[in-house]
Amino acid sequence: MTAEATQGPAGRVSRAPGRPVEALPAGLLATGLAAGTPGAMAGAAEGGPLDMALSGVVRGGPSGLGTSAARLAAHLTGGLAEAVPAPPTPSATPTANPGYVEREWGDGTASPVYVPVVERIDDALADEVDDRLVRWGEQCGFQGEELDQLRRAGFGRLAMLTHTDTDDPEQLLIAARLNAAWWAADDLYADNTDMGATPAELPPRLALAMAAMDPVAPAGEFDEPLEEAVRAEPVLVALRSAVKHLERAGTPAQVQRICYSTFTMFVSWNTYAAWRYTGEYPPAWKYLATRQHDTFATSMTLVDPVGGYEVPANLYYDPRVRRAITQAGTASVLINDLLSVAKDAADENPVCNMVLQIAADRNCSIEEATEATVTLHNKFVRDFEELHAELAVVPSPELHRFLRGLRAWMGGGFEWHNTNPRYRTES
Ligand SMILES: CC(C)=CCC/C(C)=C(\C)COP(=O)(O)OP(=O)(O)O
Repeated sequence: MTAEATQGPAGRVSRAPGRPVEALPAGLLATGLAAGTPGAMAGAAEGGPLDMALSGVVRGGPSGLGTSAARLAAHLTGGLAEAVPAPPTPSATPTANPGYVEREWGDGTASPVYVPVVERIDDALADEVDDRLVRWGEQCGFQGEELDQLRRAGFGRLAMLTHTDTDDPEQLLIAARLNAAWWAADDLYADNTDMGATPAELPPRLALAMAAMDPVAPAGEFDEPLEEAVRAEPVLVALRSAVKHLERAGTPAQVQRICYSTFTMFVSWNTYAAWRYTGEYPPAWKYLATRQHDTFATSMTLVDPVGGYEVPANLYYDPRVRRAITQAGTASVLINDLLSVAKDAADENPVCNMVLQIAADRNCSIEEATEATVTLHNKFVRDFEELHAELAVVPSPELHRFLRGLRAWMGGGFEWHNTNPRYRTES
């Protein structure tokens, strides 16, 4: 495969995978500290050159984030400005930044969403990951209709569309497994009443989910009942197994980052459960604040381990990087809300959704609330785009690769939602 962008069959761009770190300063590349090399990890951990470059960045001061390494800015900005050209199709309108397009979505009646371009569509790769995912699902104890649903959901396809800097099915399977396990917990425990989800049972179920993902300290006679409970529940087996597989590819810091992002997401799920239990649904602002820890930022925690590199923890958690992650994750989850209005409203205990909350707040139509949600989504994407450009001055190849990864995730996440039968409504 070449590294060229090519026009895909549906008028979309399909991009050859395995794209290296194109925005890297040549000096850092020459040190062998390029993302994904063992040296990159060791250098960061042991106070090597990359760590020295980053230390001013993360600790503030005159070389703090946003002011450091100005001499690199032009180089990095140039690198980051490179983007996949937007295909001029009826449903994708090119915009000033070629990395982004306005795209029609759903039945095409609402205003378009502003999203990053789709960087790769490779159906054979998606099928390969989905085949492996279904075999894994069977090993976790899912059966029959549940396995069919796992196959139809296409989490392997999600991984192919969103993690575009690797074409290794095993790496993509890391993301597919975790997303499948999260979604299984979301559907079976949190959201879908007809699949057994009940608000009152959710918090204790999630407590066990946390114990399955993050091993409790050995406690003698208390261990066996916990193990039995985990073994009896395919969702818990899946969560545990997905983390175990992740451990083989990610560093301990990445694994804990992913676990804790999951656990904050669970706090949001518990909050929705309380609202559904009391029937007192929140205003849109409160829903949005709660949704902040229940977004695709959780899925995006996987961008660097799946890509085979690591954004150092102090850079990952720098407030501006964190804001970029929040913007990308929230934009992507608003796409989910836009496309799941009908599904969420149909449950006998309606599921919280930005469109539904805005419609209730303003006593307006779903169409008007949809427009407001599209506007908000587009603001998050534009804010991300701006911040991505500002962060170009930071001399970290891992950060630049990661920000490109977030952008790719948004583009692929939109494509997945917009083409997935799960979100299709018959009208
Ligand atoms: C389950 C998962 C990958 C978590 C991150 C994003 C997220 C919180 C969801 C997709 C779940 O939101 P929601 O329940 O609204 O999703 P569905 O509409 O049920 O797909």
